[in-house]
Amino acid sequence: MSKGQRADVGLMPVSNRLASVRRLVIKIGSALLVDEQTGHVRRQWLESVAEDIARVRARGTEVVVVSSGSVALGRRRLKLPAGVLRLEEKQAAAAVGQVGLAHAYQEVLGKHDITAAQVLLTPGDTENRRRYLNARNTLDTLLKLGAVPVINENDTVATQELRYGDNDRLGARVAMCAGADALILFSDIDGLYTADPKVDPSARLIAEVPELTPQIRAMAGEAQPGVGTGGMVTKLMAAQIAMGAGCAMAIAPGKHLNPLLHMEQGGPCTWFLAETTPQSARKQWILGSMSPAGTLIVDDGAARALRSGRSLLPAGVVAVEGSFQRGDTVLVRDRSGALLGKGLAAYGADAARTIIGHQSAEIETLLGYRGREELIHRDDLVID
Ligand SMILES: Nc1ncnc2c1ncn2[C@@H]1O[C@H](COP(=O)(O)OP(=O)(O)O)[C@@H](O)[C@H]1O
Ligand SMILES: N[C@@H](CCC(=O)OP(=O)(O)O)C(=O)O
Repeated sequence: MSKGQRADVGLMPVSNRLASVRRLVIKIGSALLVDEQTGHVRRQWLESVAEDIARVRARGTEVVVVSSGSVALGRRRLKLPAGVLRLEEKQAAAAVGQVGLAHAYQEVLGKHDITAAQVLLTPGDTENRRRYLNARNTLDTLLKLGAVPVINENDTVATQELRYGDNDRLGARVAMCAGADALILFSDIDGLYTADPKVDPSARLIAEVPELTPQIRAMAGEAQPGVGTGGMVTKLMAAQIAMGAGCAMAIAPGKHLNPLLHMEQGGPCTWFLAETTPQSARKQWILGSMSPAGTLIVDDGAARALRSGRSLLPAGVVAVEGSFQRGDTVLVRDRSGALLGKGLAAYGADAARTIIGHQSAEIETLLGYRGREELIHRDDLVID
């Protein structure tokens, strides 16, 4: 498959699905990572996950890890009591535990010469458009540089009202932000059953969910009390986000060693199929997004470049209309006023007015900081 093309993972037979994934997000919950008895990282297990990551990366799949565990690790170190913690105790535990968590990933990935990169997010980083662009560019850059981002919620500053709350949804937001084509939620359970198997022993595993129907939603119960926080309800919420973003999602058992290998060898799991590809989901999002706050008028050369799929550089822009901020939606028109497309501006209107007509190399001198080379990156642009 050529670069830039993505497999439509959601539509493939199960056996091929993982082999053709280009960008994979795996979510690891606290219950898998931290031994409930000792409160330590399950080291041998984590080493086997690192082995899995190294294997899929060797065949060209980029990997992002979304890992919980900071609170579970930190509470033991701080000798906090068992049971529900107060918010500030949780935040303190997360601050302590996150150090150990990052260290554990650095060690196990380092054995395969893989660099781990810690990324801590709050909902604003994926929900607010300006910050969303930042998070996306950072993830993209880390992956291009060959690192494995290890992501968690920034629990230390997250408040009760302003948090993802569970890493299932964080995983889905990260998958969307990174344009991933597959997300795997490793769990204590094999996948989605027709009912909670802990309550109903006759429940059956569902292999594939093409659509989140009311019947599917009705199958999810509440989480059992213990180390984790999610339950099946949040996994279905994650599925909704991922599927709409063009990302196939799997719930798969994670307790045993090499959980990814196990899946590839045909182990049980539930796949939620993607409704579209990540690219067209993103384009739909841009097309359907908020009313444009401004317009960029481009010269003929830039119009041709845009039609052939390139980014819009400042050099090709002749005028900036309206008032907009970085990350806002703007229209792109040619000199005659004909509409060429719509995209997300990488600069606010004032900065854009300063740099138009100039080479990208001059941006730093003109603005006093080194911003992006493009005024609209091709991934953020929909051409009619
Ligand atoms: N329909 C269902 N199918 C599977 N598991 C279900 C279902 N309804 C509720 N559950 C419960 O959800 C749990 C998985 O959620 P959770 O414990 O939060 O997972 P994890 O911590 O692994 O992310 C299962 O152990 C199960 O008890
Ligand atoms: N971000 C928190 C955990 C949040 C969470 O969803 O945990 P889990 O249900 O184990 O995936 C932490 O690292 O402790």
